[in-house]
Amino acid sequence: MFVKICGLSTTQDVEAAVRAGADAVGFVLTGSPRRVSPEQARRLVAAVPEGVLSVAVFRDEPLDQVRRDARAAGVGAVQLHGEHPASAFAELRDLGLTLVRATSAAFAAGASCGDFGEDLLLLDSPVPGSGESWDWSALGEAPPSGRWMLAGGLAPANVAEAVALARPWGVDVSSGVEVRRGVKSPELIEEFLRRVRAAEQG
Ligand SMILES: O=C(O)c1ccccc1N[C@@H]1O[C@H](COP(=O)(O)O)[C@@H](O)[C@H]1O
Repeated sequence: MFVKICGLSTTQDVEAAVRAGADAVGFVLTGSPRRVSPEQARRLVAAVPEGVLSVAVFRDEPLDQVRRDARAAGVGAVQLHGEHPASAFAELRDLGLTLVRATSAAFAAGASCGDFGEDLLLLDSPVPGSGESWDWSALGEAPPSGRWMLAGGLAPANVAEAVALARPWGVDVSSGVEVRRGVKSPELIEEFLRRVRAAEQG
């Protein structure tokens, strides 16, 4: 299972996520207590080893800003929250980055990765980064197809249940591995990865 740890703001956060075995790390470049500047993100990206995907998270920014900030940060992927039509993904394609479409699970019915030309689909709670969970079992009967990640209120204590109910390709967490908003815990990151890997076995 693909695991993304999001909202990292220090080199220690990045090292903890990588050490725990994360497949991707996320940097929030939009309004949030976890926000980092493109320059800060670039310094964090420098600590990300090859093979781990670095993701810049945006919400509703104009595409020219997304383009500029993603390039300045030097990330490998762009995650777009908000109301973006399929043309937005086509327009960003020449960046040569992995494109992640983040949408509220409320709009997930019948969704499929690639519908908007994205490389990865992310199903989140209505308020991204809030730590609020939603009814993952609603996806059980007809989960999206393809490479899709589950997010929204995941934490070490509930990720195994969420994976069993929704059967995602990957999971994404921010609030659930923090000691307080915006402050990551290396121990919780490690525990989250441990629970995911155990759920994969069982
Ligand atoms: O983390 C934020 O503050 C944020 C702000 C704006 C858009 C997305 C944001 N984070 C994304 O939210 C989910 C994780 O949420 P949770 O805290 O685990 O419930 C993840 O996709 C982040 O990239």
